[in-house]
Amino acid sequence: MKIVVLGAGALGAYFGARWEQSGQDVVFLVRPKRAQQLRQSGILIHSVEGDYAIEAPNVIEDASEVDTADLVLLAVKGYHLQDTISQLKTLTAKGARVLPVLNGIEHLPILQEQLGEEAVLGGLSFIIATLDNQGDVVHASSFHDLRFGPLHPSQQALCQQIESVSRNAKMNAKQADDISLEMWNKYMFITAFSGITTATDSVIGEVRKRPSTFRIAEKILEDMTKLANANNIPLNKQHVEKAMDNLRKFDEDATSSMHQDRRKGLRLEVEHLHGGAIRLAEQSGLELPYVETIYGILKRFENKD
Ligand SMILES: NC(=O)C1=CN([C@@H]2O[C@H](COP(=O)(O)OP(=O)(O)OC[C@H]3O[C@@H](n4cnc5c(N)ncnc54)[C@H](OP(=O)(O)O)[C@@H]3O)[C@@H](O)[C@H]2O)C=CC1
Ligand SMILES: CC(C)(CO)C(=O)C(=O)O
Repeated sequence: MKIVVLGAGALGAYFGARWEQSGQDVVFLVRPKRAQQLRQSGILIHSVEGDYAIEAPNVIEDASEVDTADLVLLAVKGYHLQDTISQLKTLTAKGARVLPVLNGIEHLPILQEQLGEEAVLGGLSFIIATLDNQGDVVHASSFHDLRFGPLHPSQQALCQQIESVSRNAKMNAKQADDISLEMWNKYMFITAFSGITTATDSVIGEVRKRPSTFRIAEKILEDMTKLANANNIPLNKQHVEKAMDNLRKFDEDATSSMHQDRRKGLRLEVEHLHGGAIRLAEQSGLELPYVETIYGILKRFENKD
């Protein structure tokens, strides 16, 4: 399978390298600075599931450099989405379909409008990964899950193909029974998890120590359930309880990628995640008091400029 990874940050480099390791034809479409770094040092994954290095990755800086592609793994932050559209248009014109693994939901209607509904699959990932100072991937948890599924009937065969080629790759890649529900479930979870850890600058163990702080996470989950229901997604109390259970089970020092970004002084995805939820709520005439509060706090640390 010919796979273009657009954005070779933590997620893109990780999943791209795992596919390459298992024999897939993987091209990394990156910006000039990252291209120089990857050409000089290659891609290096430090992982609890086994390290892996690609000494000379196939790196390109423009989509016109590939003839065809089956799949684009879109792994940029929400605030860089608009900059990827013209590259994506070039790739989809060559027959590729796009699997976005961004957290959140707002990117889906944007991609569908720009690329057409047939071109955009549903997707998400559960992994704790980050780039170190050298630009190497540090994958610190045992999970490395990729979920995907059709948002248009024409995508079914491709989803089966992705599952089948990923079987030999070091990752847990599976088709979702209902990708929209799974994406919303993750959106609900990440809005609470990233919100509470980043706003309090605390790992989850610290959050759990103070019931009044931990309670805010539950309130955000409840807000997000209301938003999902207004968008015809049947998230319910059981989903909230399961999410709370996961937050209780996380290792003491586990934290969100947004919190890791805050610690590094990097830009936060707050507009895409929490801002996106508020914009969606406005469309349905809903208020999300806990999401709005955490959004207001997170904006202080957004590092937009
Ligand atoms: N990290 C994690 O553990 C998890 C992250 N996610 C989600 O996955 C998404 C990606 O996150 P993550 O991998 O951590 O982010 P990173 O910041 O590590 O990587 C994003 C990459 O996108 C690149 N990029 C931005 N714009 C372009 C462009 N126009 N063309 C090519 N490359 C571009 C950046 O490159 P450059 O170096 O040029 O800036 C950067 O390397 C986010 O939505 C995040 O919320 C989901 C689950 C877990
Ligand atoms: C919750 C987690 C770690 C799961 O992948 C995540 O998506 C993030 O922190 O961005």
